[in-house]
Amino acid sequence: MIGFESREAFSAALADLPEANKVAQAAAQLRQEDLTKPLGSLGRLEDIAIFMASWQGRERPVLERIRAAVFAGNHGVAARGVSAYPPEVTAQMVANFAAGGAAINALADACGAELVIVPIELERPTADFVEEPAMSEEDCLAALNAGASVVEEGLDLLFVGEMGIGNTTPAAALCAQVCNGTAAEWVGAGTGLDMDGIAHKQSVVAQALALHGAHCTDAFETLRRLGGREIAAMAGAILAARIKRIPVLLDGYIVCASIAPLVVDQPRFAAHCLAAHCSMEAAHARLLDWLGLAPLLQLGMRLGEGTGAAVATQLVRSAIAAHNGMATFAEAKVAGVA
Ligand SMILES: O=C(O)c1ccc[n+]([C@@H]2O[C@H](COP(=O)([O-])O)[C@@H](O)[C@H]2O)c1
Ligand SMILES: Cc1cc2nc[nH]c2cc1C
Repeated sequence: MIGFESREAFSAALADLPEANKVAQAAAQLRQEDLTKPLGSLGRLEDIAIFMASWQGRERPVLERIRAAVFAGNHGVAARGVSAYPPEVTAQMVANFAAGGAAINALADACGAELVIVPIELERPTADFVEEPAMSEEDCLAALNAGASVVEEGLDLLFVGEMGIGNTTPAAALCAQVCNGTAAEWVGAGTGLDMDGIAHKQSVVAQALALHGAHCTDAFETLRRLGGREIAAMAGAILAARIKRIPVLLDGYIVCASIAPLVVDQPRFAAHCLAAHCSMEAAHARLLDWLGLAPLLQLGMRLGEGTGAAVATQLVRSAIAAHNGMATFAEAKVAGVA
């Protein structure tokens, strides 16, 4: 199992990322060109199949072991009234996940994913990042490792999700810090703030940036100061997946924000990721643009929990079914391009 012993070990892992299997990628590309359809006619389904082949290292990818990992954390900054819901909802929703009653329970089941719920120290919210770093070095490392620990050998696909009242505030701070721009450009309604609530949230993010901005010198320090436990855990899980060459489907705004500091340090960090959807959180589209990722879906969702990724998993399944199941021109005795 992958673990990071120290912040230096995390940075070293980030600096030494494996790449996709070029041979499997080329073989999958050739197979797509040989299947009984006009060249390119399955559009992005073709790209998805080739992407899966390249990271799984086989011409014909499989989708038998899918893991959905949902991380939960609480945020000191939530006490400043930056969410439409109270902080106790985080633990209450974790109980709902355990009882099987949340959207992700139904959607993980529908897409064939095995769901793992990882609450991280809910009774101990992070520090209020307007006043001090959100986490100590030890807490940030523990959260990164809680994420890495869900990434077992042999997974065909991983997606992560989150539950954390207030977490669109640290997500916006992370984006403003690493992708540039003002707090106003990265702050949105989250669970449903009104205009006054959004203005207040912008000023909270601006204060955090003024305090921490100059100290955010690398991915670890940025996550530690401006992130949160579930956010660091998602970054740790997505890095561990990269180390094992497991493809990842990204979910909403908070999931994408969790890897932004890693992308700044390593511009190819998100190469093993597909963007499942573009959520309704206003800045998610801007963040996907910055990441250079085109979302597979746009369904007006803004729930989190990994729900958008669970829905997009059905597309990955369709892409692989066509790629593996179709006949070639030669097999079907169909004439190719004239
Ligand atoms: O995934 C998204 O894009 C998304 C957008 C808005 C809100 N959420 C969810 O709502 C919570 C954060 O919203 P807030 O207003 O409490 O910061 C958190 O539990 C997220 O899972 C998620
Ligand atoms: C009820 C509820 C469920 C959620 N799931 C993810 N974020 C959430 C926020 C709320 C408020």
